[in-house]
Amino acid sequence: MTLSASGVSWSAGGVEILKDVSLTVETGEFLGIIGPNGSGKTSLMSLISGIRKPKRGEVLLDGCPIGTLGRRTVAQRLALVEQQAETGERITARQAVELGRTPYLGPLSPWSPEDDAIVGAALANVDMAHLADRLWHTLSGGERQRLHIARALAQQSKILLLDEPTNHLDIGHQISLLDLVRRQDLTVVAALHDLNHAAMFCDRIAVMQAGRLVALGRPREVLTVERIRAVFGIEVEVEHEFDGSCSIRYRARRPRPLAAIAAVGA
Ligand SMILES: Nc1ncnc2c1ncn2[C@@H]1O[C@H](COP(=O)(O)OP(=O)(O)OP(=O)(O)O)[C@@H](O)[C@H]1O
Repeated sequence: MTLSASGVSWSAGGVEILKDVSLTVETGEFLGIIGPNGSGKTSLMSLISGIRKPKRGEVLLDGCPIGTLGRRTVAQRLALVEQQAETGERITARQAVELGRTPYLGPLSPWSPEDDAIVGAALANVDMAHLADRLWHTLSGGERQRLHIARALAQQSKILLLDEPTNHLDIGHQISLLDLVRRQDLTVVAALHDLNHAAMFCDRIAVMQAGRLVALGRPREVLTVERIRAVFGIEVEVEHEFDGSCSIRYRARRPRPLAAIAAVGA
């Protein structure tokens, strides 16, 4: 399964939101997309998932323009978890995950025990099997988010597109969810806000700024003090480990005034 964007631009409300973005997602990699609010991460996800059509350029899924493939075909190859994904309120947790099997069902392929097993495994994968019978509207934001991921896993596509997948999750579930996704034999593209999560889990990171792709590479190549300052306007220290990984330490934007320090010490 291959996915690439070539020179894509997209406009809304007369404003060019994405400008000439090109990237190829390598098979089996975990590609992170980072960038400030409004830099175009969600817009890019919507183009590479086929939800929106680029104004210029093209998105290719397995070498075909994604807009020429039927929705069912796209859904069998690629699953998207949107940032503000919603689901009808009168369904149970299990029924929400069962929606992931929709692209495989039809008059000649009714629901089968295999579908049951796939849904059960997806629920267990995100630690939600015990809440399978609960109604959607009684679940917390984090539980709903885990079910959205389970629905995408039940879809059994080879490509997983996740727009801020750790939204609403506590730190334990954030790490275990990214770890779970990483351990699947899947190609993953995830918009992430936490730079340390990007450093920990991504094979490569794409950096968006004002609708443009301004950097693409391995975490240690992309997450530099200078680039983080230029893109996010913050001061950081980057620690490089012997194994090639890196981590980010955020520093205060300005030193605290001496008077404030004296007041605390008094
Ligand atoms: N349908 C639309 N009409 C007008 N402007 C839009 C539309 N969709 C997105 N935009 C604008 O495009 C820009 C990029 O939005 P996008 O949601 O892609 O950013 P983002 O990087 O995902 O942001 P965030 O980190 O806040 O989720 C924003 O300024 C947003 O207001």
